[in-house]
Amino acid sequence: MAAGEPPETEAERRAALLREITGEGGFAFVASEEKAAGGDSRAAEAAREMAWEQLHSGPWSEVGPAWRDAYALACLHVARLRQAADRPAALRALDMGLIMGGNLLRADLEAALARIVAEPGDGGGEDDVGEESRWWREGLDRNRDIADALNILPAKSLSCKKVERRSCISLEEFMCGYFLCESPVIISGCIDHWPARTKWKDIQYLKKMAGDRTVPVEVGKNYVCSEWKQELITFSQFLERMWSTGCPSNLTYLAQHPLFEQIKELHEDIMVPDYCYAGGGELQSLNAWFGPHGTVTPLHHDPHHNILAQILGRKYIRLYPASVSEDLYPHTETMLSNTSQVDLDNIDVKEFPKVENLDFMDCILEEGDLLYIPPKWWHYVRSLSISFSVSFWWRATVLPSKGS
Ligand SMILES: O=C(O)CCC(=O)C(=O)O
Ligand SMILES: [Fe+2]
Repeated sequence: MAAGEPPETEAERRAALLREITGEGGFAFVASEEKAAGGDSRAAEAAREMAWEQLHSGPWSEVGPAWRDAYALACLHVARLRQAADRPAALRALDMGLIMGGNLLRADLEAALARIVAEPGDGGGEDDVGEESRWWREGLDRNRDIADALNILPAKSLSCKKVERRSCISLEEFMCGYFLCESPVIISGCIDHWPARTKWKDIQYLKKMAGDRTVPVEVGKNYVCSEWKQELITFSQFLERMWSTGCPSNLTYLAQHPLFEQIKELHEDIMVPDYCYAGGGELQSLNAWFGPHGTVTPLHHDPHHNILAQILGRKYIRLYPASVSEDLYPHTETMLSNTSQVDLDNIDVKEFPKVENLDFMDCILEEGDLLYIPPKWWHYVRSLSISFSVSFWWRATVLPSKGS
Protein backbone atom coordinates (compact mmCIF):
# COMPACT_ATOMS: atom_id res chain seq x y z
CA MET A 1 0.00 0.00 0.00
CA ALA A 2 1.47 3.39 -1.04
CA ALA A 3 1.57 6.19 1.52
CA GLY A 4 -1.69 8.15 1.63
CA GLU A 5 -3.79 5.45 -0.07
CA PRO A 6 -6.67 3.87 1.83
CA PRO A 7 -5.95 0.38 3.27
CA GLU A 8 -7.29 -2.54 1.25
CA THR A 9 -6.50 -5.81 2.95
CA GLU A 10 -7.37 -6.68 6.53
CA ALA A 11 -3.68 -6.58 7.49
CA GLU A 12 -3.30 -3.12 5.97
CA ARG A 13 -6.43 -1.91 7.68
CA ARG A 14 -5.13 -3.07 11.04
CA ALA A 15 -1.68 -1.65 10.46
CA ALA A 16 -3.22 1.71 9.53
CA LEU A 17 -5.40 1.60 12.61
CA LEU A 18 -2.46 0.84 14.85
CA ARG A 19 -0.38 3.61 13.31
CA GLU A 20 -3.02 6.05 14.51
CA ILE A 21 -1.86 5.26 18.01
CA THR A 22 1.09 7.54 18.31
CA GLY A 23 4.18 7.23 20.52
CA GLU A 24 5.99 4.31 22.11
CA GLY A 25 2.81 2.57 23.28
CA GLY A 26 1.65 2.32 19.69
CA PHE A 27 4.82 0.64 18.47
CA ALA A 28 4.83 -1.80 21.36
CA PHE A 29 1.25 -2.66 20.47
CA VAL A 30 2.17 -3.35 16.83
CA ALA A 31 5.01 -5.57 17.96
CA SER A 32 2.78 -7.69 20.16
CA GLU A 33 0.18 -7.87 17.37
CA GLU A 34 2.75 -9.41 15.05
CA LYS A 35 3.63 -12.07 17.59
CA ALA A 36 -0.04 -12.84 18.08
CA ALA A 37 -0.44 -13.45 14.37
CA GLY A 38 2.25 -16.10 14.80
CA GLY A 39 0.07 -17.88 17.32
CA ASP A 40 1.32 -16.38 20.57
CA SER A 41 -1.84 -15.90 22.58
CA ARG A 42 0.11 -14.31 25.43
CA ALA A 43 1.05 -11.48 23.10
CA ALA A 44 -2.60 -11.02 22.09
CA GLU A 45 -3.57 -10.90 25.77
CA ALA A 46 -0.80 -8.38 26.43
CA ALA A 47 -2.05 -6.21 23.58
CA ARG A 48 -5.56 -6.40 24.97
CA GLU A 49 -4.35 -5.46 28.43
CA MET A 50 -2.38 -2.55 27.05
CA ALA A 51 -5.42 -1.18 25.25
CA TRP A 52 -7.57 -1.88 28.33
CA GLU A 53 -5.22 0.22 30.46
CA GLN A 54 -5.57 3.04 27.99
CA LEU A 55 -9.37 2.81 28.21
CA HIS A 56 -9.04 3.30 31.95
CA SER A 57 -6.40 6.01 31.92
CA GLY A 58 -8.83 8.91 32.43
CA PRO A 59 -12.45 9.96 31.94
CA TRP A 60 -14.23 7.84 29.31
CA SER A 61 -14.99 10.91 27.17
CA GLU A 62 -11.26 11.60 26.89
CA VAL A 63 -10.20 8.12 25.74
CA GLY A 64 -8.79 8.37 22.22
CA PRO A 65 -11.09 6.63 19.69
CA ALA A 66 -8.09 4.78 18.21
CA TRP A 67 -7.50 3.06 21.57
CA ARG A 68 -11.10 1.87 21.60
CA ASP A 69 -10.59 0.45 18.11
CA ALA A 70 -7.28 -1.06 19.18
CA TYR A 71 -9.05 -2.72 22.12
CA ALA A 72 -11.65 -4.21 19.76
CA LEU A 73 -8.89 -5.49 17.49
CA ALA A 74 -7.05 -7.14 20.39
CA CYS A 75 -10.33 -8.74 21.51
CA LEU A 76 -10.83 -10.15 18.02
CA HIS A 77 -7.36 -11.62 18.15
CA VAL A 78 -7.80 -13.15 21.58
CA ALA A 79 -11.10 -14.68 20.49
CA ARG A 80 -9.61 -16.12 17.32
CA LEU A 81 -6.83 -17.79 19.29
CA ARG A 82 -9.17 -19.06 22.00
CA GLN A 83 -12.26 -20.13 20.08
CA ALA A 84 -11.29 -23.77 19.52
CA ALA A 85 -10.23 -24.56 23.10
CA ASP A 86 -12.22 -22.17 25.24
CA ARG A 87 -15.57 -21.06 23.82
CA PRO A 88 -16.64 -19.01 26.89
CA ALA A 89 -13.35 -17.05 26.84
CA ALA A 90 -13.73 -16.35 23.12
CA LEU A 91 -17.32 -15.19 23.58
CA ARG A 92 -16.32 -12.99 26.49
CA ALA A 93 -13.51 -11.39 24.50
CA LEU A 94 -15.87 -10.59 21.63
CA ASP A 95 -18.62 -9.22 23.91
CA MET A 96 -16.06 -7.07 25.70
CA GLY A 97 -14.93 -5.80 22.31
CA LEU A 98 -18.52 -4.88 21.45
CA ILE A 99 -19.23 -3.24 24.81
CA MET A 100 -15.97 -1.35 25.32
CA GLY A 101 -14.41 -1.21 21.85
CA GLY A 102 -14.81 1.34 19.09
CA ASN A 103 -17.03 1.04 16.03
CA LEU A 104 -14.41 0.39 13.38
CA LEU A 105 -14.32 -3.38 13.86
CA ARG A 106 -17.91 -3.84 15.01
CA ALA A 107 -18.89 -5.86 11.94
CA ASP A 108 -15.87 -8.16 12.41
CA LEU A 109 -16.77 -8.71 16.08
CA GLU A 110 -20.39 -9.44 15.16
CA ALA A 111 -19.41 -11.89 12.43
CA ALA A 112 -17.04 -13.73 14.80
CA LEU A 113 -19.77 -13.85 17.45
CA ALA A 114 -22.33 -15.19 14.98
CA ARG A 115 -19.93 -18.01 14.08
CA ILE A 116 -19.34 -19.02 17.70
CA VAL A 117 -22.99 -18.62 18.74
CA ALA A 118 -24.01 -20.95 15.90
CA GLU A 119 -22.08 -23.74 17.64
CA PRO A 120 -23.89 -25.29 20.59
CA GLY A 121 -22.87 -24.13 24.09
CA ASP A 122 -24.03 -25.21 27.55
CA GLY A 123 -26.08 -22.06 28.26
CA GLY A 124 -24.39 -21.60 31.61
CA GLY A 125 -24.45 -24.54 33.98
CA GLU A 126 -26.35 -27.44 35.38
CA ASP A 127 -28.84 -25.76 37.67
CA ASP A 128 -31.87 -27.44 39.10
CA VAL A 129 -34.17 -26.57 36.21
CA GLY A 130 -37.40 -27.31 38.07
CA GLU A 131 -36.55 -25.24 41.11
CA GLU A 132 -35.13 -22.41 39.06
CA SER A 133 -38.24 -22.22 36.89
CA ARG A 134 -40.46 -22.16 39.99
CA TRP A 135 -38.40 -19.31 41.51
CA TRP A 136 -38.67 -17.44 38.22
CA ARG A 137 -42.46 -17.81 37.95
CA GLU A 138 -42.99 -16.77 41.58
CA GLY A 139 -40.60 -13.85 41.13
CA LEU A 140 -42.59 -12.59 38.16
CA ASP A 141 -45.83 -12.88 40.08
CA ARG A 142 -44.68 -11.02 43.19
CA ASN A 143 -46.62 -8.07 44.63
CA ARG A 144 -49.71 -8.64 42.55
CA ASP A 145 -51.70 -7.67 45.60
CA ILE A 146 -52.02 -3.88 45.60
CA ALA A 147 -51.96 -3.71 49.42
CA ASP A 148 -48.61 -5.54 49.48
CA ALA A 149 -47.28 -3.29 46.76
CA LEU A 150 -48.31 -0.12 48.60
CA ASN A 151 -46.20 -1.17 51.59
CA ILE A 152 -43.00 -0.84 49.63
CA LEU A 153 -43.83 2.30 47.65
CA PRO A 154 -42.94 5.92 48.48
CA ALA A 155 -45.47 7.90 50.53
CA LYS A 156 -48.67 9.06 48.79
CA SER A 157 -48.23 6.55 45.96
CA LEU A 158 -51.36 5.96 43.87
CA SER A 159 -53.26 8.59 45.88
CA CYS A 160 -52.69 11.45 43.44
CA LYS A 161 -53.47 11.54 39.74
CA LYS A 162 -53.13 8.20 37.93
CA VAL A 163 -51.59 8.07 34.47
CA GLU A 164 -54.39 7.69 31.92
CA ARG A 165 -54.77 4.16 30.59
CA ARG A 166 -55.91 3.52 26.99
CA SER A 167 -56.37 0.32 25.08
CA CYS A 168 -54.36 0.02 21.85
CA ILE A 169 -55.10 3.52 20.47
CA SER A 170 -54.30 4.51 16.87
CA LEU A 171 -51.17 6.47 16.02
CA GLU A 172 -53.37 9.46 15.24
CA GLU A 173 -55.06 9.32 18.63
CA PHE A 174 -51.67 9.02 20.28
CA MET A 175 -50.39 12.04 18.33
CA CYS A 176 -53.39 14.27 19.06
CA GLY A 177 -54.16 13.18 22.60
CA TYR A 178 -50.71 12.72 24.13
CA PHE A 179 -47.65 13.29 21.94
CA LEU A 180 -48.47 16.82 20.76
CA CYS A 181 -49.44 18.00 24.23
CA GLU A 182 -46.64 16.05 25.91
CA SER A 183 -48.88 14.12 28.23
CA PRO A 184 -48.01 10.64 29.59
CA VAL A 185 -50.28 7.70 28.79
CA ILE A 186 -50.29 3.94 29.31
CA ILE A 187 -51.25 2.01 26.21
CA SER A 188 -52.28 -1.57 26.86
CA GLY A 189 -52.94 -4.53 24.63
CA CYS A 190 -50.69 -3.78 21.69
CA ILE A 191 -47.59 -5.87 22.31
CA ASP A 192 -49.30 -9.18 23.06
CA HIS A 193 -48.07 -10.55 19.73
CA TRP A 194 -44.38 -9.88 20.47
CA PRO A 195 -42.56 -13.23 20.77
CA ALA A 196 -40.83 -11.81 23.89
CA ARG A 197 -44.15 -11.81 25.76
CA THR A 198 -44.27 -15.59 25.70
CA LYS A 199 -40.68 -16.68 25.09
CA TRP A 200 -39.05 -14.61 27.86
CA LYS A 201 -41.45 -16.09 30.43
CA ASP A 202 -39.30 -19.19 30.14
CA ILE A 203 -36.00 -18.63 31.96
CA GLN A 204 -34.45 -21.60 30.14
CA TYR A 205 -35.08 -19.82 26.83
CA LEU A 206 -33.29 -16.68 28.06
CA LYS A 207 -30.37 -18.76 29.29
CA LYS A 208 -30.15 -20.56 25.99
CA MET A 209 -30.15 -17.32 23.99
CA ALA A 210 -27.93 -15.24 26.25
CA GLY A 211 -26.51 -17.38 29.09
CA ASP A 212 -22.87 -17.31 27.94
CA ARG A 213 -22.88 -13.67 26.92
CA THR A 214 -21.16 -10.96 28.92
CA VAL A 215 -23.29 -7.99 29.96
CA PRO A 216 -22.70 -4.87 32.06
CA VAL A 217 -24.69 -4.71 35.31
CA GLU A 218 -25.12 -2.16 38.06
CA VAL A 219 -24.64 -3.32 41.65
CA GLY A 220 -25.94 -1.39 44.66
CA LYS A 221 -29.04 0.40 45.88
CA ASN A 222 -29.08 2.84 42.94
CA TYR A 223 -26.75 4.91 40.82
CA VAL A 224 -26.60 7.90 43.17
CA CYS A 225 -25.37 5.84 46.15
CA SER A 226 -21.68 5.84 46.99
CA GLU A 227 -21.36 2.02 47.16
CA TRP A 228 -22.78 1.66 43.66
CA LYS A 229 -20.57 0.02 41.00
CA GLN A 230 -20.69 -1.54 37.56
CA GLU A 231 -19.53 -5.05 36.67
CA LEU A 232 -19.25 -7.21 33.58
CA ILE A 233 -20.62 -10.71 34.15
CA THR A 234 -22.33 -13.37 32.05
CA PHE A 235 -26.09 -13.34 31.69
CA SER A 236 -26.20 -16.70 33.53
CA GLN A 237 -24.16 -15.31 36.43
CA PHE A 238 -26.56 -12.37 36.52
CA LEU A 239 -29.56 -14.71 36.75
CA GLU A 240 -27.84 -16.70 39.50
CA ARG A 241 -27.26 -13.51 41.48
CA MET A 242 -30.88 -12.55 41.05
CA TRP A 243 -31.78 -15.92 42.43
CA SER A 244 -29.43 -15.81 45.40
CA THR A 245 -29.44 -12.19 46.64
CA GLY A 246 -32.27 -10.44 48.38
CA CYS A 247 -30.22 -7.67 49.98
CA PRO A 248 -30.82 -4.16 48.52
CA SER A 249 -27.17 -3.15 48.79
CA ASN A 250 -26.31 -6.07 46.53
CA LEU A 251 -29.14 -5.58 44.04
CA THR A 252 -27.90 -6.29 40.56
CA TYR A 253 -29.62 -4.49 37.69
CA LEU A 254 -28.96 -4.87 33.97
CA ALA A 255 -29.93 -1.27 33.34
CA GLN A 256 -29.94 0.99 30.32
CA HIS A 257 -27.94 -1.40 28.18
CA PRO A 258 -28.33 -1.73 24.37
CA LEU A 259 -28.65 -5.49 24.81
CA PHE A 260 -30.42 -5.97 21.49
CA GLU A 261 -27.54 -4.56 19.45
CA GLN A 262 -25.37 -7.12 21.17
CA ILE A 263 -27.65 -10.19 21.20
CA LYS A 264 -29.49 -10.22 17.88
CA GLU A 265 -31.47 -13.36 18.81
CA LEU A 266 -33.30 -11.36 21.51
CA HIS A 267 -33.88 -8.45 19.14
CA GLU A 268 -36.02 -10.74 17.01
CA ASP A 269 -38.44 -11.13 19.93
CA ILE A 270 -39.41 -7.45 20.11
CA MET A 271 -40.63 -4.80 17.68
CA VAL A 272 -40.45 -1.04 17.50
CA PRO A 273 -43.95 0.24 18.44
CA ASP A 274 -45.53 2.41 15.72
CA TYR A 275 -45.93 5.22 18.28
CA CYS A 276 -42.16 5.74 18.11
CA TYR A 277 -42.61 7.15 14.60
CA ALA A 278 -44.71 10.03 15.94
CA GLY A 279 -43.35 13.40 14.87
CA GLY A 280 -41.21 12.02 12.05
CA GLY A 281 -39.36 10.07 14.70
CA GLU A 282 -35.81 8.92 14.53
CA LEU A 283 -35.02 6.15 17.00
CA GLN A 284 -32.14 7.16 19.28
CA SER A 285 -31.67 4.10 21.43
CA LEU A 286 -33.26 0.92 22.52
CA ASN A 287 -32.29 -0.24 25.99
CA ALA A 288 -32.92 -3.22 28.25
CA TRP A 289 -33.84 -2.80 31.94
CA PHE A 290 -33.83 -6.25 33.52
CA GLY A 291 -33.60 -7.03 37.21
CA PRO A 292 -35.07 -8.49 40.39
CA HIS A 293 -37.84 -6.89 42.44
CA GLY A 294 -36.72 -3.81 44.38
CA THR A 295 -34.54 -2.10 41.76
CA VAL A 296 -34.91 1.67 41.86
CA THR A 297 -34.08 4.16 39.17
CA PRO A 298 -34.00 7.47 41.08
CA LEU A 299 -35.96 10.51 39.97
CA HIS A 300 -34.43 11.85 36.74
CA HIS A 301 -35.36 13.07 33.27
CA ASP A 302 -34.13 12.26 29.76
CA PRO A 303 -33.99 14.43 26.64
CA HIS A 304 -36.01 12.11 24.35
CA HIS A 305 -39.54 10.84 23.85
CA ASN A 306 -39.76 7.43 25.46
CA ILE A 307 -42.02 4.41 25.11
CA LEU A 308 -41.21 2.08 28.00
CA ALA A 309 -42.46 -1.42 27.18
CA GLN A 310 -43.12 -3.68 30.16
CA ILE A 311 -42.43 -7.19 28.88
CA LEU A 312 -42.14 -9.17 32.12
CA GLY A 313 -43.34 -8.33 35.62
CA ARG A 314 -44.50 -4.98 36.95
CA LYS A 315 -43.14 -1.62 37.96
CA TYR A 316 -44.28 1.40 39.93
CA ILE A 317 -43.60 4.66 38.08
CA ARG A 318 -44.00 8.23 39.32
CA LEU A 319 -43.90 11.20 36.94
CA TYR A 320 -43.50 14.95 37.48
CA PRO A 321 -43.81 17.43 34.59
CA ALA A 322 -40.79 19.34 33.32
CA SER A 323 -42.39 22.56 34.56
CA VAL A 324 -41.66 21.69 38.23
CA SER A 325 -37.96 20.98 37.67
CA GLU A 326 -36.73 23.69 40.02
CA ASP A 327 -38.81 22.28 42.89
CA LEU A 328 -37.18 18.87 42.43
CA TYR A 329 -33.68 20.07 43.34
CA PRO A 330 -31.58 18.72 40.43
CA HIS A 331 -27.97 17.87 41.29
CA THR A 332 -25.62 20.69 40.46
CA GLU A 333 -22.75 18.66 38.92
CA THR A 334 -23.11 18.35 35.15
CA MET A 335 -22.92 14.53 35.16
CA LEU A 336 -25.99 14.25 37.42
CA SER A 337 -27.84 17.43 36.45
CA ASN A 338 -30.74 15.37 35.06
CA THR A 339 -31.15 13.64 38.45
CA SER A 340 -32.96 14.95 41.53
CA GLN A 341 -31.19 15.13 44.89
CA VAL A 342 -34.43 14.00 46.51
CA ASP A 343 -34.72 10.37 47.59
CA LEU A 344 -38.44 9.73 47.06
CA ASP A 345 -38.28 6.68 49.32
CA ASN A 346 -37.17 8.80 52.22
CA ILE A 347 -37.78 12.49 51.56
CA ASP A 348 -35.73 14.86 53.69
CA VAL A 349 -38.41 17.55 54.03
CA LYS A 350 -36.10 19.93 55.88
CA GLU A 351 -33.61 19.96 53.05
CA PHE A 352 -36.11 19.67 50.20
CA PRO A 353 -39.31 21.29 51.49
CA LYS A 354 -40.90 21.99 48.11
CA VAL A 355 -41.19 18.35 47.01
CA GLU A 356 -43.75 17.11 49.49
CA ASN A 357 -46.68 19.06 48.16
CA LEU A 358 -45.98 18.79 44.46
CA ASP A 359 -48.61 17.09 42.33
CA PHE A 360 -47.44 14.07 40.39
CA MET A 361 -48.88 11.31 38.23
CA ASP A 362 -48.18 7.68 38.97
CA CYS A 363 -49.12 4.18 37.93
CA ILE A 364 -48.32 0.53 38.14
CA LEU A 365 -47.05 -0.54 34.75
CA GLU A 366 -48.38 -4.03 34.18
CA GLU A 367 -46.97 -6.77 31.99
CA GLY A 368 -47.83 -5.96 28.38
CA ASP A 369 -48.23 -2.19 28.94
CA LEU A 370 -46.46 0.62 27.12
CA LEU A 371 -45.86 3.89 28.96
CA TYR A 372 -45.26 7.09 27.02
CA ILE A 373 -42.89 9.42 28.94
CA PRO A 374 -42.57 12.81 27.21
CA PRO A 375 -39.11 14.40 26.98
CA LYS A 376 -37.85 16.07 30.17
CA TRP A 377 -40.62 14.58 32.32
CA TRP A 378 -39.12 13.45 35.61
CA HIS A 379 -39.55 9.77 36.40
CA TYR A 380 -38.86 7.48 39.36
CA VAL A 381 -39.10 3.73 38.72
CA ARG A 382 -39.30 0.84 41.20
CA SER A 383 -39.69 -2.80 40.18
CA LEU A 384 -42.35 -4.68 42.13
CA SER A 385 -41.38 -8.12 40.86
CA ILE A 386 -38.71 -9.59 38.61
CA SER A 387 -39.03 -7.20 35.72
CA PHE A 388 -37.85 -6.85 32.13
CA SER A 389 -38.61 -3.57 30.36
CA VAL A 390 -37.38 -2.16 27.08
CA SER A 391 -37.17 1.59 26.46
CA PHE A 392 -37.48 3.08 23.00
CA TRP A 393 -36.12 6.63 22.92
CA TRP A 394 -36.75 8.74 19.87
CA ARG A 395 -36.23 12.25 18.68
CA ALA A 396 -39.04 13.93 16.78
CA THR A 397 -38.60 16.33 13.90
CA VAL A 398 -42.10 17.84 14.44
CA LEU A 399 -42.00 19.76 17.68
CA PRO A 400 -44.86 19.19 20.11
CA SER A 401 -46.87 22.35 20.93
CA LYS A 402 -45.78 22.58 24.56
CA GLY A 403 -48.60 22.16 27.08
CA SER A 404 -51.46 22.96 24.67
O1 LIG B 1 -37.06 1.11 34.21
C1 LIG B 1 -36.24 1.79 34.83
O2 LIG B 1 -35.69 1.41 35.87
C2 LIG B 1 -35.89 3.16 34.32
C3 LIG B 1 -36.35 3.43 32.92
C4 LIG B 1 -35.94 4.79 32.44
O3 LIG B 1 -35.47 5.61 33.18
C5 LIG B 1 -36.12 5.13 31.02
O4 LIG B 1 -36.64 4.32 30.25
O5 LIG B 1 -35.76 6.25 30.63
FE1 LIG C 1 -35.16 7.53 32.18
